[in-house]
Amino acid sequence: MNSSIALSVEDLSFSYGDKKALSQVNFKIQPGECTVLLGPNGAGKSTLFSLITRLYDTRDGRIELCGFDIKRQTLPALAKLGVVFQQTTLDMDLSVMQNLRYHTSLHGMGRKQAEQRIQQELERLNMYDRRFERARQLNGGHRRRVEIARALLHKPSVLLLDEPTVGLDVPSRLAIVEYVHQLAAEENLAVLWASHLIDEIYPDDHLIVLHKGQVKANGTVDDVLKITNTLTIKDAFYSLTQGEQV
Ligand SMILES: Nc1ncnc2c1ncn2[C@@H]1O[C@H](COP(=O)(O)OP(=O)(O)OP(=O)(O)O)[C@@H](O)[C@H]1O
Repeated sequence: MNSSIALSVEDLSFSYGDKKALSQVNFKIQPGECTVLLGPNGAGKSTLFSLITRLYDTRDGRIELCGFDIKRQTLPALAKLGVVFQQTTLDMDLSVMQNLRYHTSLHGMGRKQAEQRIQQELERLNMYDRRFERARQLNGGHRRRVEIARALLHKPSVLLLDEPTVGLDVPSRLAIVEYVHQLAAEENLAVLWASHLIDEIYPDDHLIVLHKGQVKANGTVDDVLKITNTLTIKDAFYSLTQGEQV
């Protein structure tokens, strides 16, 4: 077990019947690092997230969260994980506070600790004043902020975000991208961010290019530009995928 590795994926493969969705996927992510999983529709990003979150069972390969095998040590492993899914999972009829309390209860937090954590996370996102509003009253960007706050309440070490900015306007999108990068640096959080949007990648990010279920590149943005002998991520992606556009 290597405690400096927040998430380790080893030789992971997955098929839906005859359809191969992931093939021999290997990568590791570190605390304090923002890793962008870049791939077009159908690359296998959601399948990978479903395996990491245990929605699907891992049959081929191995996944560890902070050294805990998600198959054999599921509870301690999942306690290290915060997730923001692609589709919103807030209950629209409940208030922000009620949505968050539900999550703290699931994690077995006492009332006092729960209230403190909710306040801390909502304040950081400038959402504490809106805690009694129903989720339905919030715009898409503010709902996403609540979902990010919720994913962090139990202080996970790894945060997974599955295309969290889809459908948001540009200012909301940029604010969320900035906030998550800041979180990784300030909280020493390991972030895995699935995206097909190149402008969400920062120069210091770690980049994993996933295409048709295979990892085509894995390294810093500079590494990926060097191995493809290109100047932009768009061109690097084009070269790694034999002509596909991201
Ligand atoms: N339930 C399923 N049954 C059969 N094939 C599936 C199923 N879910 C996904 N696939 C296929 O597996 C491959 C990977 O899909 P996946 O949804 O993981 O990709 P993705 O990168 O997340 O794409 P998107 O951004 O569109 O969600 C695709 O070819 C897809 O058609």
